[in-house]
Amino acid sequence: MENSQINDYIQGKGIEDTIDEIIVELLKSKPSDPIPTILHILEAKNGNQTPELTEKEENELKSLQDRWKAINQGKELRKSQSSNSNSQIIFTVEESKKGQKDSPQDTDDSSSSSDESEPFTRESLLQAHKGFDKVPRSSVSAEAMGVFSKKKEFKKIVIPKSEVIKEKIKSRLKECFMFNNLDEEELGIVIDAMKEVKYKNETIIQQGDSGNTLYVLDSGKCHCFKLLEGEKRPSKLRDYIPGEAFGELALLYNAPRAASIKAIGECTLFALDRGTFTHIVKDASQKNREAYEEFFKSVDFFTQMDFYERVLLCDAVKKVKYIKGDRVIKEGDPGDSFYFLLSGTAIAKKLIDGKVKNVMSYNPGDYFGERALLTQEPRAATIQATSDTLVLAKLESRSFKRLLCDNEKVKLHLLKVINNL
Ligand SMILES: Nc1ncnc2c1ncn2[C@@H]1O[C@@H]2COP(=O)(O)O[C@H]2[C@H]1O
Repeated sequence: MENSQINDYIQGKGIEDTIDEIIVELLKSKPSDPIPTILHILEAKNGNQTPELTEKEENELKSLQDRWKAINQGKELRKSQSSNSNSQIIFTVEESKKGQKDSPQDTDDSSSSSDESEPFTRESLLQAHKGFDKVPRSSVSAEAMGVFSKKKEFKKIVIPKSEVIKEKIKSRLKECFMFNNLDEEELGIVIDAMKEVKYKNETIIQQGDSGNTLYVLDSGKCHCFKLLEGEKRPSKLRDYIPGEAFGELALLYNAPRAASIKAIGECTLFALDRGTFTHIVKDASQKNREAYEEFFKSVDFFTQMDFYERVLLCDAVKKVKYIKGDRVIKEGDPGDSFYFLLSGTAIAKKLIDGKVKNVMSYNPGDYFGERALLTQEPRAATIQATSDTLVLAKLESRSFKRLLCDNEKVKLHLLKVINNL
């Protein structure tokens, strides 16, 4: 067999991805005996062929199912759990149910009673016994993962496509914050590897599953649902419009899918494989997210945003630098960006009664430029750098509207701020 045939076979059959998945899972849970975990992953991949239960397990399953029925007939769950000598198993099975969740299709129907359905199935009991989900998922050290992932050579994937489709993908990627920092060559590699896929009212990503694909929406609409801690039904978190990407978290952190994504009507998406994402997009995206996350966590109103809203904000901002005396914003100009001050200082000057007066000073953690974007009026003041270097995170108007104004709490805060000016 030639090298290229070997590579094609290994990549085409997803063998590398499966081996990656096994190693990542073993590094996370570090079981003393790795074989049951390996078998469990392979069984799940092999179409969930569930092995038979032993007689003891059959009895346990029946007793759990009876108890569940009793709970549903009105007995108090807490009392029943605390008096149960097998409470550890019940907890584990409940936990594993979280990962299985209802299809998002059901989630719009609040009258559905699927939550009362039997959670104690053969599969969940076997999973609990194998202890696959019992071990808390700890993160794998960056070095350990780095050493492991560096061992493989990156092989470019080229999925044949017309120039028209290539151009279409390119313009979508340009809109998509996650790909902002790629140069032309890297962009070309990503475009070659992308595959057009279509979904109609189907679940594209299922919370709790393992994932190997990132998607960029080209047409149609998708909804994101998540089963939040302590809740019985998934909540709708956001919708996606063309030009937005999802499915990156599982690839960035080697974690199970954090939420479910469903196509609403017909959707066309461009799918990117894990290998290309890891080699071309991951580093820049991860660095960017890590660089800004601490900053956004420390700024007053961003603490009202959830973790993922802040993550999207990190993707969208671009760092810009000025030196002392530079003008960032000019009074009277139309507004096109919003700024966060990362380091250095700045002042706002305004023409009042024919004289230029200093009206505000800015320090790290402050922000400016929101007024013109919210009111569509010209810039109300000039902003100038007063420190040797001024470093700002710049958010363009489109992202400002999508990421900040779509969040009612943040929008209200900004409106209050400008009305006090
Ligand atoms: N609040 C959220 N928490 C987690 N994932 C989210 C959230 N909102 C949207 N998502 C997206 O849903 C995707 C589900 O698959 P991933 O975990 O790979 O990546 C996730 C994100 O792209």
